[in-house]
Amino acid sequence: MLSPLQWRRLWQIRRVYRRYGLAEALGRPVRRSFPDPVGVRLRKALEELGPVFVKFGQALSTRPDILPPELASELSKLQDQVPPFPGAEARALVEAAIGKPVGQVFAMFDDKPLASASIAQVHAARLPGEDGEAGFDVVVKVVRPGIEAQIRRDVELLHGLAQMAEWFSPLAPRLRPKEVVAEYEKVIFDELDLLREAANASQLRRNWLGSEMIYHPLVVWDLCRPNVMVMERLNGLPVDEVAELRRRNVNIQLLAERGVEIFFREVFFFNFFHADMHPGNVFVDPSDPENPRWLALDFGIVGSLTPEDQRYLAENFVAFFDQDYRRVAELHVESGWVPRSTRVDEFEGAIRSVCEPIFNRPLSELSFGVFLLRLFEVARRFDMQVQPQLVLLQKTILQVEGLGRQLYPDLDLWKTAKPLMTEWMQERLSPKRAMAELRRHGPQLVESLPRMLARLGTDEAGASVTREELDRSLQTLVREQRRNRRVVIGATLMLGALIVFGLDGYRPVIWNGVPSISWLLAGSGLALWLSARRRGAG
Ligand SMILES: Nc1ncnc2c1ncn2[C@@H]1O[C@H](COP(=O)(O)OP(=O)(O)OP(=O)(O)O)[C@@H](O)[C@H]1O
Repeated sequence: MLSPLQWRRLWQIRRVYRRYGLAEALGRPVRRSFPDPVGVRLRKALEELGPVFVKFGQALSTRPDILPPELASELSKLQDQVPPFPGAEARALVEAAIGKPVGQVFAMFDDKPLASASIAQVHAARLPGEDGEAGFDVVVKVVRPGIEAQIRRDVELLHGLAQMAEWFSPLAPRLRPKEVVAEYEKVIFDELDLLREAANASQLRRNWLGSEMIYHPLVVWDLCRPNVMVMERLNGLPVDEVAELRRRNVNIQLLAERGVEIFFREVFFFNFFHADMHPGNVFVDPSDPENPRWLALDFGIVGSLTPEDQRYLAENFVAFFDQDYRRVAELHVESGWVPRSTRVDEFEGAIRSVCEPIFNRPLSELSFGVFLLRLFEVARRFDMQVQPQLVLLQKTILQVEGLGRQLYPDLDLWKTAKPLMTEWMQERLSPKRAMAELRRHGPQLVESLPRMLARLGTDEAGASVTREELDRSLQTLVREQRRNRRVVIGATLMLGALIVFGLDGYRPVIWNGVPSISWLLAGSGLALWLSARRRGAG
């Protein structure tokens, strides 16, 4: 049952919907013509409807699996312009949250906000120093008063609108409005919880502590509450002030390369990545210009991948740079990103037609982000399941590339990323690691033995990696990977032999005139294992 406030809001939404002819965005006819294209109208309408709708539009703009590219690119221009709320109100909220007067906790609290966004506002403050020491500069992030109720109200309406779109829009099967709103609801409520953000900040800080490449603020946990976060204040230059960075002789190329390295390390080594890398959220510490350091802010959105997704992604990048589209297609099927029944040759052809134009550019313009974007567009046609974690990653790669190239247009991403991928794959696929995995997942491996054997059977023996100028070393990687697969399968067979021995008791090699199954397993396992070792040594 809608409250009078919600009825009023619904009425307002209806007016905006008609004024901007938004039926067209849902694939329905509109009676009059409009001067602006539908994307522009949708953007303007969302801006008019306020922060929840703006954030919804921003979230949609990162969903190439749902929206056509023209609409997505228009929505990515959405800006949340909201006036700041009074400093006195921020103080009152902080006092209510921490249960003490601001003057008792802080040596200084600036009523004039440093920044104000749709969900929270940021104030500068200082914690008192001990025994005459200088204080510690912090920022206090405070969630906007009343925003939670407003979000709740608007999200409920969004659910209602999604239901209507489901009933009436011919595009509903593709847009999946109910699913999209449910996902958005989770994201926006997560952003309201500053304890979550503080925990993300602490984790990232711990991961990178002592690094010369990036610094994260210290969280003042004692003063953090669900609606208040207090952390070290960082001083640096906004990353988009390239002219100023140059004036201070900052090594811009190194800075850009470090940005890419940080991102790849977060995704593949820490499996915990900052997923909101827009220029407002990263500063640069120029104090040592030859050794510039990134300063990270705003930890509301982070991402991580399953180990399987990590591996498939790494292999996808390698296959992409090798222009091995068949492998890219196979990887999608193997990983379950597209249905198992997908015709690999058709999928391969579709991938080739979107990837070739990307390669038709100078090396310095090759883009991982565009590659993934195009890939998801193709995969969508082949019924790819929505993978929110991959979509988040793809969006972040685009941001990282954008930042990197804004700083240093000749940035060669693959040059920076390749050694990292090599390091990661070698580490992950090393026999030592394979054995550790085997010890941990022995029983599951026995279960998946038939699938692994089937895969081994379909391997193209001796397939080699081309595109020499880009990457000779990838050949070694691919061989390495196959070799390790042999190690794992060999070990699994031997483990299987042990299990059969255990269940069946000892049997001679030939028993009742036929070779015994346990000796067959043990023998073939040992042979595979030894052949892998010989290849490794060779
Ligand atoms: N630790 C900090 N040190 C210095 N300035 C900070 C710090 N944290 C935030 N700021 C300032 O406040 C601004 C907004 O912070 P933040 O991005 O965390 O807020 P937000 O409400 O999540 O904004 P948005 O969602 O629009 O990015 C930053 O762009 C920066 O200028």
